[in-house]
Amino acid sequence: MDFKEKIRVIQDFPQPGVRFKDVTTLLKDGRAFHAAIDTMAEQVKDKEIDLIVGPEARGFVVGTPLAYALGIGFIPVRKAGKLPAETVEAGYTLEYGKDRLAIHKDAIHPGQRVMVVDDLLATGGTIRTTLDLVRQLQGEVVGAAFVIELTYLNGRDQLKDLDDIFTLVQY
Ligand SMILES: O=P(O)(O)OC[C@H]1O[C@H](OP(=O)(O)OP(=O)(O)O)[C@H](O)[C@@H]1O
Ligand SMILES: Nc1ncnc2[nH]cnc12
Repeated sequence: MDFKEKIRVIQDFPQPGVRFKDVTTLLKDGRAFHAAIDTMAEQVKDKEIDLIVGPEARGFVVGTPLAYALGIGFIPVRKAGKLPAETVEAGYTLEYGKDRLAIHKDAIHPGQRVMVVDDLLATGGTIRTTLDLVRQLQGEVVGAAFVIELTYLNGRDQLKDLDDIFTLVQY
């Protein structure tokens, strides 16, 4: 399956100079969506993962079906102020802005094996923060998986301490 062909690119969104990779055009194609999740599940299935952790919002769209396919749990990382129980938080910057992320304090038990998942790796700020939140809860991060990687933004530099990084489509 040529996943890249399914992803629409919008010039100058959300601000001038950004070439936005629109994953919604892949998601609306049932065969492509299914194949993308199945391919990711195949790549990570031997990593003995206990939990998938994904950041709001597009990380949910990829992380939850992947967790379902693997038969394991999904933990949401949300923008600060959205989760109802006690949280830990961390701040980050991204290609076009700044934000604060949070995770429920009781979401992960110490030593649980976690794969962090998002639709897209750009500067790496979002996934680095997600990973740091998991480690604050003493989860063991066994890798990271994405549908899309923007190699020109060098997000992998933020993930040098991870052995395994899986991406389906590179720009
Ligand atoms: O590697 P980075 O530079 O951190 O960028 C990648 C992040 O940016 C996008 O999310 P965004 O913050 O736009 O939020 P959304 O998922 O709610 O649209 C994307 O879904 C990743 O989470
Ligand atoms: N260029 C881009 N396209 C889509 N999502 C993004 N998140 C950060 N940079 C992005």
